[in-house]
Amino acid sequence: MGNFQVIDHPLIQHKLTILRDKNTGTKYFREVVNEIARLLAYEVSREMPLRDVEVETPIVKTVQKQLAGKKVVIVPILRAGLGMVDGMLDLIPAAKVGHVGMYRDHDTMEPVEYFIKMPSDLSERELLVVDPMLATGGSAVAAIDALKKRGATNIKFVCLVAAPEGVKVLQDAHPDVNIYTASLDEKLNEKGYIIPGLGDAGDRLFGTM
Ligand SMILES: O=P(O)(O)OC[C@H]1O[C@H](OP(=O)(O)OP(=O)(O)O)[C@H](O)[C@@H]1O
Ligand SMILES: O=c1cc[nH]c(=O)[nH]1
Ligand SMILES: [Mg+2]
Repeated sequence: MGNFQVIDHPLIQHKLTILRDKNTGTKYFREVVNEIARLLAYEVSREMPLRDVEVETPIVKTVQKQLAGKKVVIVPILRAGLGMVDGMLDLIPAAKVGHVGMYRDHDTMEPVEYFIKMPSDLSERELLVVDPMLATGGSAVAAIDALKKRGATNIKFVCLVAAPEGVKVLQDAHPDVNIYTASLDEKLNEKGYIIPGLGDAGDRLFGTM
């Protein structure tokens, strides 16, 4: 079973409360989503492998560390995942960005894929799939299905708010995928929204309420 980790650093908890507040407007919401994404990127990259390299300081030659892992691809699930990309790129600037367009049908709650564009050689890359919300888990599972079909084998899923129902669905479907979230909330309501949650992340990011 993949690892499930709640990254509840005090700065992250503080910022998440700002996002939950219904009075937080679009501009500030967008900024804070990116700030949290940056903090999550720091934690998610903690296990990245290193290799020894020789470097010459102004004083001596020395052997020090350099990142050695697979090339990273940040994969936002559109639309809301886009809100996390810049924050992630702040810490992993050499990452490529692939896009998966997916919306949840309002009546059935089933995910509908409408766009996919990924860099080549997915089998040789580490993918960080990002989406602020893991609710029923349908969108995350469908996105990861699509990525595995294209050869991806090394995938982490990073979100801001997860419902227990979605965590279970994602773990059952993709036990090899590590899941990182800033918060594990209580449950879903009858419309599939996370309680307490922060509402519709895409609408709040892009002002489409
Ligand atoms: O776990 P699930 O039940 O599938 O729900 C989560 C999905 O719902 C939201 O996207 P939405 O469908 O609202 O699309 P949007 O990002 O374009 O607003 C969210 O950003 C996730 O992708
Ligand atoms: O609470 C939720 C559930 C799904 N998608 C969202 O944006 N918010
Ligand atoms: Mg939405």
